Amino acid sequence: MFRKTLKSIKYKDGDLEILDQLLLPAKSEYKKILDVEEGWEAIHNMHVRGAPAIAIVGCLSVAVELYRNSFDSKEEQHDYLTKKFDYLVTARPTAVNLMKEAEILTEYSSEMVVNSELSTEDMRICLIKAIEDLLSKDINDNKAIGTFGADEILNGQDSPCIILTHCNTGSLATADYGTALGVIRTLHERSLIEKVYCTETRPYMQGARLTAYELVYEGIPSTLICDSAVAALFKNAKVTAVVVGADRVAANGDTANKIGTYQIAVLARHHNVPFYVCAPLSSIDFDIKSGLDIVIEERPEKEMAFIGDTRIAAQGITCWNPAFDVTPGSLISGIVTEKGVFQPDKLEDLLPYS
Ligand SMILES: CSC[C@@H](O)[C@@H](O)C(=O)COP(=O)(O)O
Repeated sequence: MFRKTLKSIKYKDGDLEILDQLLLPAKSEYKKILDVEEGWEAIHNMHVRGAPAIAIVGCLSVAVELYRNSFDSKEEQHDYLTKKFDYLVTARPTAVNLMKEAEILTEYSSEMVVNSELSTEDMRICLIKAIEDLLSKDINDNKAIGTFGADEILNGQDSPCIILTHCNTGSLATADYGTALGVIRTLHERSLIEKVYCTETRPYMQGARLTAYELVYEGIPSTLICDSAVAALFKNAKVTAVVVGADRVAANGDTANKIGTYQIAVLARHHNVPFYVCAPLSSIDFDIKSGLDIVIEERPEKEMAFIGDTRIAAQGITCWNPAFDVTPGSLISGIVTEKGVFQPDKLEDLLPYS
């Protein structure tokens, strides 16, 4: 039976299942992830997507293996972990969250190797626990983003808001609650959403398939628009703010997010609508100076030229299908994180937390 759910990740004691987002909204089916290879495949082929969910599922696929493996030494366990993460981070190149969590966990592992008070088995248990903790941390971070973002948009007022969002940044893209959609959820909890507009988000349709599904599920007043209707929307409706997520934020605030984000930011600036990026600290990459250095994933032509099995593009045409674009920091009104709202050119204030 088709039971609706927004739970993207189910995990308990080494058993991992993900809601297969390729099937939504028609079917709500979970897919078991039995090892790191299956985790890589689920991320690469977008059964699970959204930067935080990618990171959590990647890491949990390592926990699944750690659960059933034992190691002869701490060094062996550390090498194993390093190899698994080196492989996992190749699944999709743009979102930085998985790379950052991999770095943190590998660092933690190398500290345990030299800690003589810990046995090989202690190290295995600590690693599993650190990975499992990512689930609750993500939810707490998202709730903080929701509060900071809602307060920023309301700016001390309590007038109902009209919000535009792009792609999917909700429960399905995270452990639960969401980043930009978390801000929308918080505003809705305060009964301050007049309307949410969500874009279809061609070509993968995260907006039409996933965000629309979440908004309807939650009973949030909402309307779907074509990606090409954004300028007309700004002209016709008094949009309070745009909220979007991020796959990677460079040190200068330039932000890679779903293709189409940049043009929305340009239009928002033209129409004087505040444009917010909502993302956890794990999306900020201080090693990258500007958006010019962000690798943009290009997806297969098939995802653009076909809807399901039906070809919609003329036979013989070539397709350019970048999954993300980069919005310059200068077009962003604020970056909403779990530590507060920061100006794109003041991200260094976040360095002590990262
Ligand atoms: C909280 S999700 C933030 C971003 O990952 C999201 O906006 C996005 O661009 C998702 O892209 P996707 O290609 O669906 O993984």
